[in-house]
Amino acid sequence: MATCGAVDNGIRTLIEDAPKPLDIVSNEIIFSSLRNSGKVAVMASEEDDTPVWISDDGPYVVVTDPLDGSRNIEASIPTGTIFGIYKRLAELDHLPKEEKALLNSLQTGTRLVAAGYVLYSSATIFCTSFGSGTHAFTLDHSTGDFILTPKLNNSSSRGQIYSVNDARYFDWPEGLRKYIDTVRQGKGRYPKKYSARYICSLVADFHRTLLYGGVAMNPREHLRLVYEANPLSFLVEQAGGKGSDGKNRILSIQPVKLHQRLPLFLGSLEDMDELESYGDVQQKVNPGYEV
Ligand SMILES: O=P(O)(O)OC[C@H]1O[C@](O)(COP(=O)(O)O)[C@@H](O)[C@@H]1O
Repeated sequence: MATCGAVDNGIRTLIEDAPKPLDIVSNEIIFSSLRNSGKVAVMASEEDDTPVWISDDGPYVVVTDPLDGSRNIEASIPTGTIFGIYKRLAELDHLPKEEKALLNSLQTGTRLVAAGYVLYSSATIFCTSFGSGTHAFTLDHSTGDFILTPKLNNSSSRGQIYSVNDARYFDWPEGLRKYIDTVRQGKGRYPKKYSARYICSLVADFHRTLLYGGVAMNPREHLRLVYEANPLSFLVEQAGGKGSDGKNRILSIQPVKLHQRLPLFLGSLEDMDELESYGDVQQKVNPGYEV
């Protein structure tokens, strides 16, 4: 928005107000809906340094990445919102707010009661699980309803797609290079050549993996355990697939800090088993890439 700025030598200048970044706006919208719901004790977000205590009576804890893939917005590439829901740990109620907010947010993924994401793309898709299967719903803009999308996935078997930022190939460990070289030549357990897809927007890459199978990965310590890896691992497991850091089941990892990062591999069961059989797939070199 343009506003009138200072008057300098009689000439009024126009100053462009910097618009608020969309991830901050998303964070504020989510926070205010959760606060108004009366159901939430704590919200922990990628956008906040520490979790926010909302209400002593709220039965639930919400962890969220309000707008993932925000670096893609100007190019109109899909983005998404990720969330996970835990029960408030009543045994921590006596602790000071800051402390109980943090400890409630650092629950292991095995304690999730629900998780989901919303994908903002050619369609708006809401995908969720309450612990018995993963289901997707598509927004019908004419009514505002989310309609159950009949066929979601076949994550329990195998796909023919790998999804990774392979500009990092020379920073990968031997095992990961071997795995990718093998499947792209069709020399793996599945005797067909794999194809590559990488949007660089986690929700979009994950959604395609749920639909078509295969593996979506970020082998360096970049994505966050609490509000990215855990909710998506819960969803992929509920769809019959697997989420791992290359060695361990994501949902079993005890978070030690809110913004903890780790390598992330998500996909169909058979693809994930094959990938993990290469052992050495976590990228240890992480120089901090510019783009
Ligand atoms: O740069 P890389 O390693 O390809 O990482 C891309 C990933 O980072 C993300 O952009 C999230 O990172 P930010 O939280 O820094 O935006 C994901 O959407 C995407 O999958």
